[in-house]
Amino acid sequence: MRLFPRALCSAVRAAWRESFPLGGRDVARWFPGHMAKGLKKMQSCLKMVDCIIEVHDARIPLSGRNPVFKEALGLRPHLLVLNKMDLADLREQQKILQHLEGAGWRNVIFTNCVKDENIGQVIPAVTELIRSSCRYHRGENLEYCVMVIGVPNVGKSSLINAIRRLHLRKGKATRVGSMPGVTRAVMSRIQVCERPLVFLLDTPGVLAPRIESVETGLKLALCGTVLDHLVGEETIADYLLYVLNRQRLFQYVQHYGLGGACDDIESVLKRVALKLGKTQKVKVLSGTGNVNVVQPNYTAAAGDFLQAFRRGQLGPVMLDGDTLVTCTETHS
Ligand SMILES: Nc1nc2c(ncn2[C@@H]2O[C@H](COP(=O)(O)OP(=O)(O)OP(=O)(O)O)[C@@H](O)[C@H]2O)c(=O)[nH]1
Repeated sequence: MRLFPRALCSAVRAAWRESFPLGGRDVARWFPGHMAKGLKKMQSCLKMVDCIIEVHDARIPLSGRNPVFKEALGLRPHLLVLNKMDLADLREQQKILQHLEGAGWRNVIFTNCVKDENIGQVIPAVTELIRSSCRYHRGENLEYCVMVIGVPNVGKSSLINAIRRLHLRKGKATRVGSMPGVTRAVMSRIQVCERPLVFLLDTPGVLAPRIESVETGLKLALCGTVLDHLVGEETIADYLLYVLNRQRLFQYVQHYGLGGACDDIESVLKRVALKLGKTQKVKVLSGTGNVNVVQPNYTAAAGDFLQAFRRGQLGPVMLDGDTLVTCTETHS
């Protein structure tokens, strides 16, 4: 009896990269700092806000959040929603929560806005936070206003729509899109609940002015918080391949019918491109003049690889696994 399908045999034998080459990459160029305006607008709305929901991607629960949020908006009670839990490997959920608690985050909820998982926990948590806070000058006001913030594309608008769907049985109130930067303005208040009367404010995604490291930049890019072409589809795909192989997550082999796992991105993308028919004609100079040669379209193949990951077709992944190990070592 064979213990592993043939596709995985080579994977088990192979040696995978233990680190990803990070040098020479200019992370500042990937994340254009044009989001300060959005943050200013949010600050100006603070006086009408009782509580803040910060939404982040559950695949990067410990990294990539915008520290400026805490400085600029930290006056109000905070709830951290780790969304896209369907795409995250949450076997170490307790460790994640412990780590967040150590950093001062006691109110954390994991959600899935596509399948409406745990959405029902959000309003009770927010209500509790508001009721136990001083509410500044809003103590007499019976309606609660909550601002929803986060880096781009983490599911802020989806969360608002899901809460509204659950409590009011109403359809979409705010636009959702697979590309970062769909929400551009701090919007008018959206009612999401009748009792208590709760309004949510959708806001544009705001990235940190300085990303803490190149690797954090790559994780944010992999989760789709910045337009792929700014980092380069092939660079992000290479980082994805490194993560999948390092964590022995070989579902991509089966997904693309590759016949074997491999740690060389060029070779993987070539096979993906040929499988999907993503090829292009390129003019090449030969002894007899220019000739058309059919070549794999690496960028298109990389784009497909990234979309498959973001749709969850390559399996759930935890991108902060190394940070969790380091934290556990430090705390013990
Ligand atoms: N798998 C999965 N996808 C989700 C979930 N929530 C949102 N999405 C998808 O993530 C993408 C971004 O969702 P949005 O709600 O537009 O995110 P946003 O944070 O408002 O985005 P910006 O306007 O760019 O700041 C969309 O393609 C959503 O369908 C989730 O829980 N699971």
